[in-house]
Amino acid sequence: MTASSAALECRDLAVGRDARPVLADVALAVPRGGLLALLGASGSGKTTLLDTIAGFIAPLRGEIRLAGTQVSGPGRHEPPERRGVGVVFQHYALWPHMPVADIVAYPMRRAGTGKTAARTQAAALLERLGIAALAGRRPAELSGGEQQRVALARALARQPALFLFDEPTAHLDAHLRALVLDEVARRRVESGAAAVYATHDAAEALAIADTVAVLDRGRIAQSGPPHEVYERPAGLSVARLTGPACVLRVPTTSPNDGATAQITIGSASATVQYASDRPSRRVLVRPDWAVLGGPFSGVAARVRFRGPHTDYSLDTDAGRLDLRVPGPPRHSAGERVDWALSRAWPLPEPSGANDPARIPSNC
Ligand SMILES: Nc1ncnc2c1ncn2[C@@H]1O[C@H](COP(=O)(O)OP(=O)(O)OP(=O)(O)O)[C@@H](O)[C@H]1O
Repeated sequence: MTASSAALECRDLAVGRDARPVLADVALAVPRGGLLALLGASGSGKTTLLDTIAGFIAPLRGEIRLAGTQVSGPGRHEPPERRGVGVVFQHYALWPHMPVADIVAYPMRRAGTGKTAARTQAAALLERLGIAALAGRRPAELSGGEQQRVALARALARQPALFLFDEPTAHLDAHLRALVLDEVARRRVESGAAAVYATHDAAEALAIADTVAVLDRGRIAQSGPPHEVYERPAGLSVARLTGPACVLRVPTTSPNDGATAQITIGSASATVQYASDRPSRRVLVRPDWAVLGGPFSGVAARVRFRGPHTDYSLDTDAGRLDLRVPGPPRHSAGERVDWALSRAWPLPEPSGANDPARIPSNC
């Protein structure tokens, strides 16, 4: 990607807080119109990175370019108001004295939109975010989730080339989350704006982004299309950050052709999708990569009905395995259950642990 085609580029960024290193070697590129999800556990540095891109923190090293123009770099630090970035942070900072309709119309008025048009567009945004009835209220009269949606509406009312979202759905229930994610996607399509969307919710990141960057203790551990980081995580920590994952100990896998492998557990074996030519004694299995019925056997340790599907935890000869199966429960806890694998992914072995019995196997 050339500098001129990218809405955002970060190169070799290092950031500290209170003289403590928080981010190191951070490199990112978001094309115009692209949406990058920054996925990481609490404390991994998501807010720090967004604050740095927005200009609230100066990096110790590296550079940031917005639409090809350097805004942070050696001897250069453009202040936030000169960066033209729309931010929705966890702390909403809504103007306390203004009614909601005016808060949302304000960015459009500042950009030169007429009063009536700004009010009409603000009303439409509030409607789509399910808060039209709150137009006349002031922030102090709103719940946390309502304030969050007002802050989002205010940010979406601007037309920046880059949005930064910091967990904008943190206080919302599932229905409202879907509403907000739809609105973010719609705005992206309408305006061609790029976005960085920080979240600790793997399902949200995988659903909304074209690229997922996994931030692990201040470093980008892996970055790629959602299906790639989900199906081919670089290691166990990325696997766990990107969704539910179990690790099975197997004597060894025998890759066939870079697409499938033979997996043996106990006296049974099966051919599964593998997407690697690397043999391994430790394989990752997502709950949707295993099914009921098949050559392997285990005992149901836990059965949980979730509505559209049932989650089973099985104790097997290769370790604990979680399965997600559509429909109501077909087995109870304590029953013997046959199962099969459709896919597995090799994980690197923990260094120094050559004895297969010492290789951890768990979910
Ligand atoms: N204002 C601050 N002063 C000093 N250290 C800070 C400050 N804010 C955050 N930190 C530290 O920086 C590190 C990264 O924090 P940050 O808030 O960026 O993580 P995060 O991934 O956004 O977490 P969360 O998901 O909990 O919001 C943490 O170790 C945190 O304790």
